[in-house]
Amino acid sequence: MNGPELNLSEIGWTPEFEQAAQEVRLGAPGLTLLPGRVAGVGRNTATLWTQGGAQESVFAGTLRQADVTPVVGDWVLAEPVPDAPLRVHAVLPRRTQLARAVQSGMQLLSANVDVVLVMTAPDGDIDEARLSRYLEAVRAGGARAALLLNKVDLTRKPEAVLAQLRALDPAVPVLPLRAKEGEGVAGVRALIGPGETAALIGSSGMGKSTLTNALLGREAAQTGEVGATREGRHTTTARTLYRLPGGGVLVDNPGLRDIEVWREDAAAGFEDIEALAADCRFRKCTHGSEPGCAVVRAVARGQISEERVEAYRAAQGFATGRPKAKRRK
Ligand SMILES: Nc1nc2c(ncn2[C@@H]2O[C@H](COP(=O)(O)OP(=O)(O)OP(=O)(O)O)[C@@H](O)[C@H]2O)c(=O)[nH]1
Ligand SMILES: [Zn+2]
Repeated sequence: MNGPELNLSEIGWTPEFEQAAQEVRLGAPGLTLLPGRVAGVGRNTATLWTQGGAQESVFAGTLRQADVTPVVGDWVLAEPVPDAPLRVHAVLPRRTQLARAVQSGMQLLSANVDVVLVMTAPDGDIDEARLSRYLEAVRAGGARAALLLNKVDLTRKPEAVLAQLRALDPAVPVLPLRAKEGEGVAGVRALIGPGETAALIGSSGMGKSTLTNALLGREAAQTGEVGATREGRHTTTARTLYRLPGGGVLVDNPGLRDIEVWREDAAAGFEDIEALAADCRFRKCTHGSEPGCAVVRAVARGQISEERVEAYRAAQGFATGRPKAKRRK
């Protein structure tokens, strides 16, 4: 299905991508290669947003051999084929990436996201360790982060919760929000610059679909009513890019909604804890219940916060002290 003509700069195309595209074209004389943004991926296929609208594509054999699989948000170069889907020949270098840990290593979830909106709500415990992991993952992938405190109507002391969130990382903006009433949505919109791409992550039931609808000004994402269990339900299944009114893009990828940290160097950002760990009695100390743990000692002395140690332990893949039941299935 072809949509209306698209202005590529409104969906994230930049002079840097244009330059990268020119270089690829120089190496492929005789081929007509058009830019497209990956809006959804299947097995060796993708839906692309191109100048001519949404178009289906298949991956060229050379791309499959090159071991680069396009992901949502990628910019690719594709060759028009008469009466057939476009043929994708190249993935342009990614500016940013969001990934999650899987058994075999890492799984790339989306590319070229500029700002990641990390959503939480006060109708339950604020899971600082989890939020820290999200912020770490965003930073590691090269995107900016912002923290959204949704459902501020559910707490009597929003200021205290906002301060708690600000303390996680002073460099990350923190915004109060009532997505259901549309309050604070303009502030969120202002975090997404012209032609920029935003992604929304957070545990189930925080209000991501509600905010998505508010940002898009229509019922684009299904909202699920949360039952008395407060657990929320998974209501979104399709991975999608949405165009924001006025320019810009929103990525709503179910796998992205609740990412686990994947980082090349799981110790990055925790140098202080690593330094302390040198004094642990056991070289392979996990800073849990081992005797002679210098990290636990530092927490007891108030030198570092327990939350940061939990975030570090989670990033290292150590079993964390938090009950597993708290995590969404
Ligand atoms: N009190 C209050 N409830 C809200 C607010 N925003 C959203 N909700 C409610 O929170 C519930 C969950 O909202 P969703 O938008 O479906 O949450 P989600 O994060 O998309 O959840 P998943 O699809 O499971 O990932 C719904 O019942 C919403 O009506 C708010 O500002 N205040
Ligand atoms: Zn230790």
